[in-house]
Amino acid sequence: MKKMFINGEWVEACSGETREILNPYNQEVIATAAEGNEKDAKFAIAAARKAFDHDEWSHWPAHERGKKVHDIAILIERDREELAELESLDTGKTVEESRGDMDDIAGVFRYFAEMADKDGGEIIESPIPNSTSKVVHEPVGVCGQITPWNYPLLQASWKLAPALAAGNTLVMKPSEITPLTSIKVFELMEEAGVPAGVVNLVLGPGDSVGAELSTNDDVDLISFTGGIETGKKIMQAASSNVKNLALELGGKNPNIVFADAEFETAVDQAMNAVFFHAGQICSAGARLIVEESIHDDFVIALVDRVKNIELGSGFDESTQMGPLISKEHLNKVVNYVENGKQEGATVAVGGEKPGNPELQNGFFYLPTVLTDCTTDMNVVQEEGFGPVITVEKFSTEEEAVRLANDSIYGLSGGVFTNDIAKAERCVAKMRMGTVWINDVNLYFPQAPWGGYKQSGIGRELGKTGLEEYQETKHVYRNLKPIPIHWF
Ligand SMILES: NC(=O)c1ccc[n+]([C@@H]2O[C@H](COP(=O)([O-])OP(=O)(O)OC[C@H]3O[C@@H](n4cnc5c(N)ncnc54)[C@H](O)[C@@H]3O)[C@@H](O)[C@H]2O)c1
Ligand SMILES: C[N+](C)(C)CC=O
Repeated sequence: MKKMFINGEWVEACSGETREILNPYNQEVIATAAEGNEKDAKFAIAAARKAFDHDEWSHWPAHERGKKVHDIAILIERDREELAELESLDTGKTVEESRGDMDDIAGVFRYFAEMADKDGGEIIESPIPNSTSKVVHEPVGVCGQITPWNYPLLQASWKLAPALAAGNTLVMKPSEITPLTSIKVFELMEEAGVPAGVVNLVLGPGDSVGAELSTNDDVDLISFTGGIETGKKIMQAASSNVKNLALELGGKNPNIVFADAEFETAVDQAMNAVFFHAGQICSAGARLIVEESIHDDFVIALVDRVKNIELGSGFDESTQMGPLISKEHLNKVVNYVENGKQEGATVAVGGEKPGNPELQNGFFYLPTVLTDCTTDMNVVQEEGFGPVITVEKFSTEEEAVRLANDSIYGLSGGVFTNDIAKAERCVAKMRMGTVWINDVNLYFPQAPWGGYKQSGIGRELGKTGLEEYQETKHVYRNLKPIPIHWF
């Protein structure tokens, strides 16, 4: 049985409850995990509070903390294959994709390990005679970290590595349906010698464990990655003690293709934008916005390639796309497409579950292209989080940007054109945290990640990813203290 990690010990849930973890490819039980609740979360928060207040980790020399974070990266690299296979078992994504995730994850730990001792504070030129003024950064304290099921360990690494490098203690709650790689990384952090109480893992549902992390007054910061409705609840709950708040929420990401774009690349990337991990990516380019003059040819070329996408087990080398995560999520995608059809969208390819008998035990949905879409449709506005792309038309640059911005979300977007001045003009007007020119879905540790509008608050990765886990303190010193006799 997979246990939780609290105060340096592997423990079962107080209630003794467990949960079966399913392989979405065939619904086989791949593990049984402890199912914690508020009580377990309270124990973990108390352990993290004690570890922080007793100054151990937060007062280690920063380069020593950096070295520990670096050691974790090395252990992740050592166990890359085991971690990649676990991630694929748990999520259904191809092992090749999971291997790429593990390399990214090790890179994130290395990046924040390097950053740990690079901040020497800042001397401010004080306007007051006989004084000094400086700014220093300190850890925020106890961090609650809540992660989703689609990129379980990748999203965890974006929170764990900077929180540790900055000297915080933490309690993580992974998605209850995909906890396996997070559990493994806590084993690696224990092996690396992270002190007891500094990192704590509580498994279990959002409405108990997650809600406790969001409301508990001993938690100083809550960092959440997940859906917009959960994000709103957490924002409200976090107000109880005015926690620092970081929200990485959903997206409905436009991908604009101009007629002068390199045609074959744009078609290829339109597919990469939305069919990796069966479209279960926050930054999936699920809204294709194509210039009218090439629209019909583009759709023909796209459909021609989409119908050949190989579905199957993530462990089969010929598989290009795995299943969706769960029965509930599959039903959501089915309804999303059905509603789109009722709104007037045309299914150019896909639009149903596959008939292939070998796939009937998994949560599969065919890669789908919906045409005749307009911005006012729900299918264009809602985050579908499945292998579904909607296609809209535009005829001017202004219209393309207006359509792209017509969304409550602002996570990411793409522009495909050979006219770089046009691309830069569009980018300057696109209200999104990341915009790719002639590319899609790229992210790396050095660049910040996060959303405009309802896609979130704050930024992970990059310099800002560390700053999210730091408080800023101004230290003023009077060099000649004398009474001022005001009173
Ligand atoms: N912006 C990003 O970087 C990013 C990255 C990955 C995923 N996402 C988003 O995540 C969503 C998919 O993930 P999901 O379905 O796991 O999201 P979700 O919101 O259902 O769950 C995310 C996490 O929140 C927990 N949770 C649920 N209710 C809670 C509550 N009341 N209080 C506290 N925690 C609670 C869940 O148990 C889970 O661990 C999509 O919307 C996707 O766009 C965003
Ligand atoms: C942030 N990213 C793109 C790695 C995963 C989003 O779901």
